[in-house]
Amino acid sequence: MAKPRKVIITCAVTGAIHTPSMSEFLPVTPAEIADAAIGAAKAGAAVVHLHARDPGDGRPDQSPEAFAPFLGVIKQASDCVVNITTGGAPTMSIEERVRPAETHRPEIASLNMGSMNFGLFPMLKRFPDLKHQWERDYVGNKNIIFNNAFGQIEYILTTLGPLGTKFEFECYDTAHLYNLKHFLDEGLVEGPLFIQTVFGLMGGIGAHPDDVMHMKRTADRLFGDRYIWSVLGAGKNQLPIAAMAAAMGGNIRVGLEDSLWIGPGQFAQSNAEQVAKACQIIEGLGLAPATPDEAREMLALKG
Ligand SMILES: C[C@H](N)CC(=O)CC(=O)O
Ligand SMILES: [Zn+2]
Repeated sequence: MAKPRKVIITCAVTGAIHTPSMSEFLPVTPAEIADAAIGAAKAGAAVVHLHARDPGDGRPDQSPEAFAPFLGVIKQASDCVVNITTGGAPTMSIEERVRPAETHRPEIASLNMGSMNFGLFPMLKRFPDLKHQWERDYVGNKNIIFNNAFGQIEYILTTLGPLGTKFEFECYDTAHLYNLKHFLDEGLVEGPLFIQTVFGLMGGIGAHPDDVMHMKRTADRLFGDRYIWSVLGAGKNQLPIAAMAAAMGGNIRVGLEDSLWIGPGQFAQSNAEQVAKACQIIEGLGLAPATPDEAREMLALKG
């Protein structure tokens, strides 16, 4: 009997896009973030993608100290692969954004492959009564540009690369794939490239099946067999995009960073609930979730 293809599930447990008064299930404190990551790993996630927040009002916190409490607890309780954000919040400086990964030297760090308009304001329609002023200012800001210039990307590559950290290359549009190709040609990155194509985030490519096909075709042409493909769909697109990509040979990312939902108008009550749904989808296709060590092998991580 042929062995099922192994699918790497990444779970992004809290992020810096959603804010606490949008959903009571969004992890905020270090203990909540640790529990969410450990629960997601138990449910089948091989990789956990981590941001930190101020335990008081939940605003994004990119200080290395804010990550330390939950990193220790997660390492104690799980062998999952840890992926620390270098995106932080799009309003932060590049130096601030890189510091937690530089300090904690994770196996993986996210790396955003291009600058873009970053539209959170459409969420104001769904969440008109945000509690904190900072939430209203942040989500309502129509002038956010997520800065990832070539020099800034190079700064992150040359700061974290020598520490043995590998990257989750976040590509929100076709141009970002070409930017990654540039760094490959320059020898600043090496395969296997873990490419996370992002769909349906305002300012990036849409979430139509044509968009998924287009990004996959472009990545196949630019990188051939030198990359591992993964997808994330923002908001209501999360599970449909995951199902499409799993059927096309891809890996998937879920988690409350990218979507607060488990179904139409239904809040996910935990990250583990989204991971369990993702497992149902891939097992339904005759595939199986990769273990953390299988993911380490597929991604050639330092372990
Ligand atoms: C769409 C995702 N929020 C992309 C992300 O996870 C960015 C990062 O942390 O570097
Ligand atoms: Zn993130």
